[in-house]
Amino acid sequence: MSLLERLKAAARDDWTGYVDHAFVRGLGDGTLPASAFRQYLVQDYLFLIQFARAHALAAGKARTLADMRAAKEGLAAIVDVEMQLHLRLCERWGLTAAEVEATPEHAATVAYTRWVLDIGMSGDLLDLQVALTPCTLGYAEIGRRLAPEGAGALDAAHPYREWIGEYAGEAFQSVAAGAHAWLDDLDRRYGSPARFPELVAIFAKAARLEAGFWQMGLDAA
Ligand SMILES: Cc1ncc(C[n+]2csc(CCO)c2C)c(N)n1
Repeated sequence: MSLLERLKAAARDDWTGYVDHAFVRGLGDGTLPASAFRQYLVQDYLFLIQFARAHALAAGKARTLADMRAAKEGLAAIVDVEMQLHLRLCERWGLTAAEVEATPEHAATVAYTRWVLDIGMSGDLLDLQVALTPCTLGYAEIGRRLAPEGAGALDAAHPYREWIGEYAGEAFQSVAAGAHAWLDDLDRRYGSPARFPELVAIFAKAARLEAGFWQMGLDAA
């Protein structure tokens, strides 16, 4: 079993509470209130700025050039791809980048991002990648779950079609497959049965913080 499968099995309830959150179901069937999505979108942009720092920290934690390259791919996926999607969506929702950047971070955003940065500061590269896994591989799972037939099969009028399409699309799924393989590689080199309970605790906490992030969106509805 891959490390991801073992972590998911050990943190089943926290994982389900994240990937099957009411916010996700509302995104999928289009019933999510616009106010909830807008709150999410603004905070997610602020979130991505901090997660870019976490990926840069991963490059600094790397002890091999191959690990540094893998961390760089994650950083590029955020600053070159994901943040562009957000800016396009923000524009559509009548928000400029300057307005979004000037918005104060919500407590849920601070809690999640600074905790990940702290895991990265105090732990090694495996700890940090496990803390980042619910983010990358959770969104890949959600993308596949919301668009099992591919984003092209979604109704053109679906309000969250572009968001779902981004995470269900081939480009992101391939980034996620790379992250999955890298996680297993890190586990082979740095993992051990003795470390597993602590990795589960990190993974479960990240999944709960992801659920808290969805809830922050819903609470604004
Ligand atoms: C709260 C929240 N969690 C996860 C993601 C998805 N995401 C953020 S960085 C990254 C790695 C680069 O691909 C991914 C997949 C998000 N946008 N917002």
